[in-house]
Amino acid sequence: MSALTLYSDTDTRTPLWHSTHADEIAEKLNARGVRFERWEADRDLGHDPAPETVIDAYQHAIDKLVAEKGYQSWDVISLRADNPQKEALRAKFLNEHTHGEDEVRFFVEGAGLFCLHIEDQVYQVLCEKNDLISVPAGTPHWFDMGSEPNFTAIRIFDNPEGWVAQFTGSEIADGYPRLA
Ligand SMILES: CSCCC(=O)/C(O)=C/O
Ligand SMILES: [Fe+2]
Ligand code: NI
Repeated sequence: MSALTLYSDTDTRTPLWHSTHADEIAEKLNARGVRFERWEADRDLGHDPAPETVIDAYQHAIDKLVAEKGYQSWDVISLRADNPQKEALRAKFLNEHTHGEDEVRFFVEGAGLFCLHIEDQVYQVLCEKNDLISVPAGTPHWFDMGSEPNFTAIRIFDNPEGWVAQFTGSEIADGYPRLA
């Protein structure tokens, strides 16, 4: 179940707020300029669908977002527990970083934990199937795919180069809960 848990950025142990209700999650995130939506699929894609199948199924929703926001490219990322690079990839995304563009991700299946460091709070968003999140450009954040990654997500970019990150050098992520 999708969830949002808020923490202070100086207390890694005491949740300040928690909800598993999509409308409450969206409201809390929207107040910070973070987009959160649920997109319903119009067909069953099965397990581990091919990238073309995923894009085909969501092209209408992608086109709408692209028309609204002017995004330029998209791809599909899929990570499974048998990926030989899973530890390196997990470690990379677990370092707090920013992007010069919005980070737009739609979870087709599986789950991932986005952690947004906004002013003096940390917003931990457990994204699951059908969740769209858009983290505004410049927002410090990290992402945990867990020790046994299992997700397929559409990534939508507003630069043609795709994924570019600036690491903040902060170790803040080390103290907060991770994906179970
Ligand atoms: C869910 S896509 C992989 C994570 C990613 O691209 C990123 O920038 C996390 O912060
Ligand atoms: Fe990121
Ligand atoms: Ni309830």
